[in-house]
Order: sequence, then C-alpha cells, then structure tokens
Amino acid sequence: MLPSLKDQRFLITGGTGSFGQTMVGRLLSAGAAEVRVLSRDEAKQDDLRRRLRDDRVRFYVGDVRDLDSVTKAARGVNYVFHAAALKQVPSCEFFPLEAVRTNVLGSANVIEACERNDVASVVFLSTDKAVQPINAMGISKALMEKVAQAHARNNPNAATNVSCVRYGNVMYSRGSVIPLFIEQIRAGQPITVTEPRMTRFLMSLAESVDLVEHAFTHANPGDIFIRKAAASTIADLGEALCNLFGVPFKMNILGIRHGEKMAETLASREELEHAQDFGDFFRVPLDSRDLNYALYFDEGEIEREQVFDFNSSNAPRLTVPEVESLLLTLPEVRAQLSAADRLPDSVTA
Ligand SMILES: O=c1ccn([C@@H]2O[C@H](COP(=O)(O)OP(=O)(O)O[C@H]3O[C@H](CO)[C@@H](O)[C@H](O)[C@H]3O)[C@@H](O)[C@H]2O)c(=O)[nH]1
Repeated sequence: MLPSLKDQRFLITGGTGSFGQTMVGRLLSAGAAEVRVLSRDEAKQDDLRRRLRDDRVRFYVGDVRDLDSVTKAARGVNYVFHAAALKQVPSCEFFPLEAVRTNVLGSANVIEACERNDVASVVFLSTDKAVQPINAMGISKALMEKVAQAHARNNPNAATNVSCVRYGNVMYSRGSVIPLFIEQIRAGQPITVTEPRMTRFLMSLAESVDLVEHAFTHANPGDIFIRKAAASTIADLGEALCNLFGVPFKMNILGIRHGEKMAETLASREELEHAQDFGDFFRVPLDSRDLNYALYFDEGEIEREQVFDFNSSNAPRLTVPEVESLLLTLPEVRAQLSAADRLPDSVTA
C-alpha cells in the first residue's frame, strides 16, 4: 500500500461485488481510516459486515443512479473507487437503457458527488469490452470512459482527478464461467462451452488491485490504465479445470451468446500509438486537444508506427498446464479442489 493512502477515507461504489470486496479488504489491511461501501443490496452488505467485523467499514444503501445517495456517501471522503455497474452482457443486451442509466449517467453522478465533496481522486473500473464495443454493456462502459475523459478535458481546475482502470475477465467473479464450470464438473456433467476457440484474458483480482492504488496517486486527469494479462481459449480453460478435478474433458457446445466477441481487446491500436508501456500495464493519456483542430495542424501525427491492437488472440497465450497453475493461485479454486479431495500435495488450501 502506498504510504500516502494510509489513514485516508475511501468510498467504494459496488463495494459488495467481486472487485469492490477485494478492494475493501486490501484498503483495510493496509491501514485505511475508513472504507465506505455504497451498494443497492442490503443483504449482500449484511453478509460482508458479518464477514469483515471491522468498525472502519460503513455501509450505505443507495444507487449511483441517485445523485443524492452518492453525494451523501462521498461526504468527507478522500478517494473513491467506482466499481458499481451493470456488467452482465446478455442482460444489458435486453435492457440497454438500464446500462445507460447505471453505467453512464450513474458514473456522471459519481463525478458530480466527488466534486461537491472535494474528493481528491476517483478511479472508474472499466473493461476490455469497452474497446471497439459490440454489446450494450461494452458500449455503455466506453461512454463511461468518455464521461471521465470529458470531465478532465473540460475542467482543468477541477477539485477531483478522474481516471479509469481497464481489465479483462476477472477469474472466479460472481456469475462468471469458472465457478459455473466447477459446479458442472462436480455434478458430473459435461461443461457447457459456448465456442471452444473463443479467447479471453485471464486475470486474478489479487494481482490487479495494485493498479487502482497507483491510479489514485499517480493518474493525470483522464488517464486510462490498462492491466496487461495473458489469455486462454475457453476450451483450454475447461480442459485445465477438468484436469485439476481429475475428470475426463467433456464439453457440450452451446454456441456464441448475444453480443459476444471471439476475442476481447484490452487496448486498441489507436490507444497504443500514444500509450506509455510500464511493463505490467499501459497508460493511455488523455487526448487533451480542444475542438479547434485547425490549430493543431502542425502538430499532427508525425509518423504512425506499425502498432497492433492488444487483444486476447494475439496476447501471450497460456498453455493448459499454465492455466492450471494460474487457477491454483485462486483461493476459491483451491477450496473447491480441497472439498473434492483433489488438492495437489504441493499446494495449501
Ligand atoms: O456456460 C458458459 C458461459 C460462458 N462461457 C464463455 O466463457 C467466457 C467468459 O464468460 P463470462 O465468465 O460469462 O464472462 P464475460 O461474458 O466475458 O464477461 C465478464 O468479463 C468482462 C470482462 O471482459 C466483465 O466486464 C464482465 O462484467 C464479466 O461478466 C466467454 O467466452 C463465454 O462465451 C462458456 O463457454 N460457457
């Protein structure tokens, strides 16, 4: 934890979700003075309250769609991590306006609430699905990034520094494919694979939250930080899980779902042309030109390098044994293997 974040007050929107909870735990163990959780579901808050038993955590029932509820939760806070979102691809396809209300207008409310409370820095959680988006969830997250960047461009003297972090698939997040495959394997069923050759970035939460802390303290307004990750095909992911549980690899092929891509893109070629590479992550700075393009003629792009999108089909590809090793780093997978009496001796539960 960066020393400058110690003894500070934080608000996490969507703090009961997979990413939000990881961030709450991280900030508590690192000495935060207070961590507030804003979310809609009081039952999930109660579960988290019982699990954490830490009086530095305060719970606010509310919704980012409601400016008043975010403004109250952000009172006296130094840093905000905005993870609240509608994130299921199929449901956003059926209800795109709901995605706009939460992911776009809700994010604008978060900025407004931060400004009203002189919050130093807010970091928005984005996704690879926001790059060259084809589904409503990704389109709404792309617009969320634009809202963050436009705030930075239009308000050079703003109280709040707004930046984004962008990630690929979070392994074992709620409702995602890994817990589903494990449930199917443990029930003795074949796993349901949409499209075996489809690729996804695989990222563990534990190794990803660092980037949020970095963004809190190092971001320039409008920056997008992109965590690099390795990728796997869905068939290899399924095979790795079957191997770990010691069952033969059998799949039922379902076909691609509404709004899915064969590969996800973490950073587009256009972004990479002016991004900085920091090893584990890219920083894409704000294009801070105003609308008077004529003024910039002399400074136009000088030479466009041969740069390619960073996507899950050209990213470093994990082999099946590598996916197995990565899965074994997840405490949830180790617990499931232990319950099935399949945890390798070399690994502790
Ligand atoms: O029964 C299933 C369900 C899913 N898949 C595939 O598994 C992959 C991952 O699916 P899933 O875990 O549902 O995640 P995504 O739909 O890729 O979306 C997740 O990952 C995104 C980051 O890319 C986040 O933004 C989203 O919020 C999060 O839901 C995809 O290729 C699916 O086609 C299957 O093969 N079989």
